[in-house]
Amino acid sequence: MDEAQTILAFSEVRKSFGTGAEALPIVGGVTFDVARGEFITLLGPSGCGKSTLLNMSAGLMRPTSGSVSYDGAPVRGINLDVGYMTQADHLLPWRTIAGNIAVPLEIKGLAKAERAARIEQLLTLVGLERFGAHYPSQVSGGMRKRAALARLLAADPATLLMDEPFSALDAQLRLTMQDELLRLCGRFRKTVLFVTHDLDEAITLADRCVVLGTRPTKIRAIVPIDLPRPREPVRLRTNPRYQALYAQLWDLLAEPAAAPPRTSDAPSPLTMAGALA
Ligand SMILES: Nc1ncnc2c1ncn2[C@@H]1O[C@H](COP(=O)(O)OP(=O)(O)OP(=O)(O)O)[C@@H](O)[C@H]1O
Repeated sequence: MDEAQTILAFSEVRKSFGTGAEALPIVGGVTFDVARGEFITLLGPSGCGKSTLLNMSAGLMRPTSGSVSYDGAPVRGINLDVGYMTQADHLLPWRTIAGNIAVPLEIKGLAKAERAARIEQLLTLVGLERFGAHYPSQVSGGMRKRAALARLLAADPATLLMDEPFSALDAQLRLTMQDELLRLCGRFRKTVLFVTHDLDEAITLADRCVVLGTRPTKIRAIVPIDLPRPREPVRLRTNPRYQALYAQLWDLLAEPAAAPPRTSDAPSPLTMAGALA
């Protein structure tokens, strides 16, 4: 990939947790580049280190060896150029939903009227227009996720790190949110690194899908999603190319690890694929 095009680069990234004999290698040498404006989905079995890769991109942890670079410089300390939507919503419990969405707008110094208009827009976008005055403890888990997404969009970062952002949503809302995210990325050319366990979501959204193996995690394949844009999440599913990509990703996930763990209770490839459902 053209270096000028690269915004985020993983180079031989390894990450272990613990020290000495207790060290548990999680990421076992991952190398790939993300281009500006590219949408990458990360697929892999539970516990293979997908969130760990996002954490390193956000600067919340450093690789044990290798490097993670953003915009040409190694990520050291918190990466302020990315917006991170973690699995937990991290909403401020003492602020209403609207008050939470307001935080990045206040930091940016938007005037009150402008802020109110933007909050209204974002609440509508995520289907929470009637819940702005509620506190996080008064709404469902799915609604809190949507509020966290609205807050992320309010911050308007160039790069979005998203860790299963839609997993708590019902099927219809999930498709709506996918549609909105596609629209938004098309319009503002966001770079996105998006973790999902859902093959449909991984294909629908991505320019390329990075498939990870069991830990210590390496890349099994990087699959270009050569489907035309703009995409409509529902209609896409009847496209024969979409179905071929689905089968390809399924087979990659079900592939046995190159060096299977020696313990007799190691999960079978089928169990691992099942863990993704
Ligand atoms: N700060 C940490 N300290 C110790 N172990 C950690 C830490 N962060 C992650 N791990 C371990 O690393 C492994 C990978 O975690 P990670 O959350 O990155 O996986 P994942 O692929 O995102 O999983 P899932 O798909 O289930 O969300 C897990 O076994 C986890 O317990």
